[in-house]
Amino acid sequence: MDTTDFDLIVLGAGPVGENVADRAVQGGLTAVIVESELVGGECSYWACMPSKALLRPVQALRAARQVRGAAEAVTGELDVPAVLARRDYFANDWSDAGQVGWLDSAGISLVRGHGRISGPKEVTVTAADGTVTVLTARHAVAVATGSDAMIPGIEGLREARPWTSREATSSKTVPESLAIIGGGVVATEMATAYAAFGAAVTLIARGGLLTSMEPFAGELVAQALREQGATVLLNTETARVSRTGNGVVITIADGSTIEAEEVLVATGRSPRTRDLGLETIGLTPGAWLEADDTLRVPGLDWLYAVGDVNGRALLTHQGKYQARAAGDVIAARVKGAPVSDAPWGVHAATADHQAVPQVTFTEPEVASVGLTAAAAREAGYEIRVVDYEIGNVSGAGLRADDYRGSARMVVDERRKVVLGVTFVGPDVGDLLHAATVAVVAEVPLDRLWHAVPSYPTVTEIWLRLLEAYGRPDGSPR
Ligand SMILES: Cc1cc2nc3c(=O)[nH]c(=O)nc-3n(C[C@H](O)[C@H](O)[C@H](O)COP(=O)(O)OP(=O)(O)OC[C@H]3O[C@@H](n4cnc5c(N)ncnc54)[C@H](O)[C@@H]3O)c2cc1C
Ligand SMILES: NC(=O)c1ccc[n+]([C@@H]2O[C@H](COP(=O)([O-])OP(=O)(O)OC[C@H]3O[C@@H](n4cnc5c(N)ncnc54)[C@H](O)[C@@H]3O)[C@@H](O)[C@H]2O)c1
Repeated sequence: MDTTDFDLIVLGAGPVGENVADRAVQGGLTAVIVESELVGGECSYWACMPSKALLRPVQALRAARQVRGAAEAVTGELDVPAVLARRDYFANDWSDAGQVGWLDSAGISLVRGHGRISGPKEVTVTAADGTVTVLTARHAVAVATGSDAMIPGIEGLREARPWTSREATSSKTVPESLAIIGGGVVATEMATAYAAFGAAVTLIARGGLLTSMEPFAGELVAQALREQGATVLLNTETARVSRTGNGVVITIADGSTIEAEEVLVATGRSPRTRDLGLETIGLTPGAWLEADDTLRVPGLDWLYAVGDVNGRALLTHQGKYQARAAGDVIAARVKGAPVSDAPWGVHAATADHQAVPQVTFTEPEVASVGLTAAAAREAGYEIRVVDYEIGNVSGAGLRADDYRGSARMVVDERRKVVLGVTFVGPDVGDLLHAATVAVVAEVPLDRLWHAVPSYPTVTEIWLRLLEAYGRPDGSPR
């Protein structure tokens, strides 16, 4: 048995754990990271990277087909084996050699194995060959163990060995038919990809699609999925799932059945805290790990929870934002340096509350940041909502023939600042960061008029939204 001391122990080498360790080392601390699978985490091998690699060729082909003159040059279909091979490249063929090299160059130690907290500031790691290493943290332990697919208690579902996001993003083949349970981000993105690959897709959502976003987002995505040949069942409860000799049978609440070669369950995530030794420090295994805005677990001054595992915002970029705050604040606290934990301070993940950007890579894309109109009203804001059809912007017409898309801006009427923006349409993901800046910086609308979008780009949607809102002094638009 080896015993080793570090200033900081990080549990989990996903994008978030890597960044916590990196910032702490840059702040002068020593850090070790514990990883039970692949350095790089879910995002690199079974989530962001492979899913976006699957979707990009679909988007590129659509983009060419929507431009007369270019469309005529598209005479074939997607080359699905080539798409899968390109996906393999972006998933580094499920090898973490490159990321291990990066850890080394960043001065971060790596211990492979399953880590469990075995007491205050102590982590016991069990390697695949049974070797046990006890690590002691001089100052802090950061839990960045992420999340895994939540399998709901639908009768027979677990026994039917469903696909989760892992199989959907790493499959080497395309099933003839794919049923998808869920109506969120994973369900809609994977429906978009597999429908384009030629699978007969049936999406079964118990409510609408993308319900945490503005309602028109889910409506436009449902319409587009249907046009792409998918069957979209809304407000449909799945009662039972069973595996047969040649696939699965899904029984929905009205008793009718759907047969498919595979079923993908995409109903949200569970925190990876079940087997983490949380009971040894008075916390509940299996629960999300609560964290304050400096990512510290309330009541334990040495424990941090960063990324998916704290349930604040399950996105890589938001987890890495938290990681920068956490790594820096751990180093500051160790050195007795000032801690800037007031809202918007460098050590506070304030944006998690009201300014989380997200792009859903469906066809059309959905890009949103900040509060929806419903969320803003619920939070007590006095708001005005401005809607505009993106297709009316000259740049949109140039980008794609018959461009279809919508934008919404939610304005705080008391302060005259933007609370939230949603864009739905081809390639709108790249419009989002301007909206994020406007929301985070609380740019007054009268100043936003001076941020002139270039002609003829789709960013002129900003001008149209402002015109639709009206000049702040009430003068003619
Ligand atoms: C299909 C899909 C697509 C997605 N696409 C996007 C996207 O486009 N953009 C985006 O921003 N987000 C996306 N996400 C979300 C994103 O994947 C997560 O937010 C991100 O991976 C969280 O990073 P993390 O480091 O917190 O956790 P993870 O990436 O899950 O990493 C946690 C690491 O901890 C390790 N670990 C767990 N327990 C232990 C233990 N006890 N001991 C040692 N190691 C342990 C795991 O093996 C893993 O490597 C997607 C998610 C899914 C499922
Ligand atoms: N492009 C991106 O940024 C991206 C892509 C994929 C995933 N992600 C992240 O991964 C996370 C997980 O995605 P997800 O799609 O699994 O979750 P989600 O929270 O987006 O959607 C879950 C869906 O499952 C449904 N559902 C929940 N419980 C159910 C049950 N018992 N029976 C039937 N339906 C049920 C919900 O109604 C909802 O439609 C998201 O939080 C997202 O942030 C991000």
